[in-house]
Amino acid sequence: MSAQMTPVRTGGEPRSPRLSIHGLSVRFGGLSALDDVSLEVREGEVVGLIGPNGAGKTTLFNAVCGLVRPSAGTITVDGVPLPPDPTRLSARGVARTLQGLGLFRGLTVRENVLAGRLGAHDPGTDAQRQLDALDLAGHADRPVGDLPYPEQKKVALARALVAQPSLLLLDEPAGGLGSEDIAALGDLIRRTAATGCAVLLVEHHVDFVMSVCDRVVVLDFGRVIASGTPDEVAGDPAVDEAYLGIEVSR
Ligand SMILES: Nc1ncnc2c1ncn2[C@@H]1O[C@H](COP(=O)(O)OP(=O)(O)OP(=O)(O)O)[C@@H](O)[C@H]1O
Repeated sequence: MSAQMTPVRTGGEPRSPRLSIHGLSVRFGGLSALDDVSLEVREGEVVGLIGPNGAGKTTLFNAVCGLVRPSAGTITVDGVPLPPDPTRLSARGVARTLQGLGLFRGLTVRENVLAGRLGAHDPGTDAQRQLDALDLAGHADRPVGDLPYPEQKKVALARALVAQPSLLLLDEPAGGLGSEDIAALGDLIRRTAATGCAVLLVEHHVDFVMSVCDRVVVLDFGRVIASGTPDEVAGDPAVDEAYLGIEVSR
C-alpha cells in the first residue's frame, strides 16, 4: 500500500505539504533500517508513525534532522530540500522532541525552554509565553530535574514549541505518562496542529495515536506496510500481523 497522502481539505482547498519524504532508504552496514519510505505531512495535519520496535521510526526522524545520511531518497520541507546541517533545522521551522527527555538537568525550567529559542529577537518573552501556555510558569526558576516526570515531559515539549515550528516531530511524547496527562497531551497536539503546524508523531501507545492522528503510517522492518486514516489502518490485516504477539497499548 502506498504511503502517499491524499490531500487533506479545509474549506475545499487542499493543504500544502510541509514535510515530503520520497523513496527514503537508510542503511547501517548490512542492515536496511529504512527501505523506500515515502510519506507526507501537510499543514495542520497530525500524522502518526507507528511500528514494532526496530521498525525504523527514530531512524526516519534522524534522517529528517540530518543525523543519519540516507542512501537514497529525498526529504523536503515546504518543497525545499532540507540542509544537511542539523544545527540549521530551527531556521527551517523544524522542531523535535527526543525519545528520552533530553533536558539540560543542571538548568532551570526557564533556561531549558530558552534553549529552544536561541538567536531569536526576544527569546525571554517567547519563553515566558510558552511557560504560561503550558502552565509551567510557577516552576520557571526551579531546576528541571526537581520536577515530576510528566512536568519534565511538558518542559521538553515547551522547548520544541517555543520556536513556533511549522513542522513538529514528536518522539514518544506519551511515554511514561498517565491517562490524564496523555489526554492533556492529545489536546495540546491538536491545538498545535490547529495553528497550521504539521505534526509527525512517533508513539508506541497505539490507542493514543489512533485518537489524535488524522492519518497513520505503519512501518515494519523499515518498510511502509500500511497507511491511511486510523480506521483504515486499524482494520488492515498487515498491521495486525506486524503487531502479533507484542503489546500495542502501553
Ligand atoms: N546508529 C545505528 N547503527 C546501527 N544500527 C542502527 C542504528 N540506529 C538504529 N539502528 C538499527 O536500525 C533499526 C531501526 O531502528 P530504530 O531505532 O529506527 O527503530 P524504532 O522503530 O525507532 O524502534 P523503537 O520503537 O524501539 O524505538 C534497528 O534494527 C536498529 O537496531
